[in-house]
Amino acid sequence: MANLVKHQNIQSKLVDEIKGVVKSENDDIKEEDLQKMLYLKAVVLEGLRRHPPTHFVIPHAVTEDLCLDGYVVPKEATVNFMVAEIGRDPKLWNDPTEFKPERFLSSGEVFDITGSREIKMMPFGAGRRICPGLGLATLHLEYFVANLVREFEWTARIGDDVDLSEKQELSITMKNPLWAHISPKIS
Ligand code: HEM
Repeated sequence: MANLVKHQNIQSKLVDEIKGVVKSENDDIKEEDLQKMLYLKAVVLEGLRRHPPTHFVIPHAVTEDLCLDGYVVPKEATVNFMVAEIGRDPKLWNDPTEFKPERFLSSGEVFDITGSREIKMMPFGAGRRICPGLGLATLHLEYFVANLVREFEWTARIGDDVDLSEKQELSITMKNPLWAHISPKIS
């Protein structure tokens, strides 16, 4: 939501997409409507890429010594993955620090967040210990974001530059919590 406050053009584009799919203002957004909202999916993916809620996965270990790309990983050593750094790797992403949902639309197919084809980001982990809540979490993220921008206009407090700095708590949170003007849309 902070990025949608910061980037009003992205918020407007999202609202236009929602209006295009759910024509009547009296109709609720349904699960099948979300599947038609590709820009919404791109916004949620970009949020997870740029600001993954955890910067590491649950610690893993290997059951026997192995050599990976010239590095020895000893049996039972703790292995982890730098989730946030992978999603911001300039070798994998153009302008990695920018919030650009369009990057997920160019390939013409829905981005594979499970990492089964290639791993360019892994906010839910990857492989057989991948987050089992992935489907539930993305559905709710899409549902919440769609309804929040459909019902309200989100703008920054006057003179306030939205600060996206992060802080490590149980999960990653905003160092300076978002303050926004939220105006109901009256039709
Ligand atoms: C945006 C929301 C969420 C994110 C970013 C997230 C992320 C993660 C990550 C990174 C892991 C570690 C994967 C690994 O160790 O390789 C994980 C594990 C797990 N998550 Fe999630 N998660 C989210 C929501 C949920 C929800 C909604 C549920 C349950 C309804 C859930 C249940 C679990 C469980 C049970 C595990 C442990 C899986 C295992 O160790 O086998 N998560 N999650």
